[in-house]
Amino acid sequence: MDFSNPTRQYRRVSILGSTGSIGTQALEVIAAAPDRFGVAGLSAGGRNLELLARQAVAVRAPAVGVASASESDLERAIAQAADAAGVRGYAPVLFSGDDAAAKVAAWPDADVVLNGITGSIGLEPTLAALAAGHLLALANKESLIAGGALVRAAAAPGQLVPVDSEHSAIAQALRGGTADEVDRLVLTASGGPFRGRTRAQLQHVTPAEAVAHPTWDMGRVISTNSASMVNKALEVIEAHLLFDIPLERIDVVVHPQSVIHSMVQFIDGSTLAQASPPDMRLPIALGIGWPFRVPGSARACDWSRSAEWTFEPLDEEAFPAIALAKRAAAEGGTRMAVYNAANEEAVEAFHRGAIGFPEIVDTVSAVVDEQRAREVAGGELTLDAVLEAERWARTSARSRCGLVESPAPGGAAGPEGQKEEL
Ligand SMILES: NC(=O)C1=CN([C@@H]2O[C@H](COP(=O)(O)OP(=O)(O)OC[C@H]3O[C@@H](n4cnc5c(N)ncnc54)[C@H](OP(=O)(O)O)[C@@H]3O)[C@@H](O)[C@H]2O)C=CC1
Ligand SMILES: CC(=O)[C@@H](O)[C@H](O)COP(=O)(O)O
Ligand SMILES: [Mn+2]
Repeated sequence: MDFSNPTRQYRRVSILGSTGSIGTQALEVIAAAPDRFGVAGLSAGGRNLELLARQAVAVRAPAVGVASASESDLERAIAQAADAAGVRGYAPVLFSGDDAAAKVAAWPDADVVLNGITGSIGLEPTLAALAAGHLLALANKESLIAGGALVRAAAAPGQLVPVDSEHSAIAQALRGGTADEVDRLVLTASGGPFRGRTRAQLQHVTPAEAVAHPTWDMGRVISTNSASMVNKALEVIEAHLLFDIPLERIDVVVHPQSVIHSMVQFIDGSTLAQASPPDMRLPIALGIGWPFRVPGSARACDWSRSAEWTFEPLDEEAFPAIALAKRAAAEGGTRMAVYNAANEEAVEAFHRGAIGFPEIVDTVSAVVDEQRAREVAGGELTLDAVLEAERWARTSARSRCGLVESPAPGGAAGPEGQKEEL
């Protein structure tokens, strides 16, 4: 595909993380627009092999990958699903193991790769999709955060398209002015389930409360990150990396309705905002179809009904994650890879009952401080440096949280039950 001059051609899409919230919605988008999209490949972690198999059979995906199941288990699951659906003669190319997602990402018969994996385990698939010359519709923000300059350097101009709702909103609003006319980016945050609480009130919240997001239905890790504001912290850095706007010109405002998905403020005082009811099918469709809109991909705002959109400042004392990330990102190198990896482990520890909710960000802060004290953030950012820094950060975070055995390669995104507590 010519990224600087794309055409509205039919696109074959490989979906990484097809069994998750983003992945299943992407399959809905594709099914609803058969004139625009087809499926080239599917990949998932393996926690729900039957669902992956049913998806593959339903769309006759030419390539299917799974991380934590064997090729023969995947083959068997697909045969059973095909049998149940009365489908004959479907025999996709199969991949299994740690590099299965990267292999599906590099599958040549695709135009677009949608990375909907959770966690920085998505970094190598992100790099594989870029190296293969596919358009990359990126929901997996952690790969950009951890990979930073590495991912940016691997992407040709126009090759990396945001799917995250805030960044999709900004990409749309940026069409309203030239780069030198942009003054500030303003990211909206719903405030999550704990909006308005003090740090003391956060001490005894439960995992079930943390994932009960007020406006979005998402996976466990991103829902927890929304509650701690780590999601918004990652998104500020994501915006900086995607749009090349200095961190000090990126703001966050709490907007509990999640209808304004973010804004661009221009130098003449004009602000362009993108508004739509909270529904990821819109940014997913626009991401894989970029820059062309997909008619009817989501419901529009209903202007015949009364509605209220409110905005309030963030309580940075109760939610220090954003200030912490801005400082870490400004220091560069592997600092944000460490921030993210420590968070993935701390989120897992919180869900296992090993730490309280405020200790998630406390752990991230302590691990980042420890790395800073060891003065190892700078230097050239290579994939090996990122992976090594992540390994170190995961071990440090796990030990601080009282979880001691070596971290799974997927960190918090690894299969349930893979890690044991002391
Ligand atoms: N959900 C949303 O609305 C939004 C999500 N995002 C981002 O999108 C990403 C996905 O989020 P979400 O869909 O909510 O998460 P989910 O937890 O719902 O889904 C994660 C997916 O990743 C798969 N997966 C895990 N490990 C691997 C692996 N090693 N190789 C391949 N696939 C793997 C899982 O497979 P399985 O479970 O079958 O093992 C699952 O399909 C995250 O980065 C998130 O921050 C961004 C904006 C909005
Ligand atoms: C849908 C999406 O893009 C999420 O990242 C969402 O923004 C999370 O909501 P918060 O604003 O609560 O983090
Ligand atoms: Mn978002």
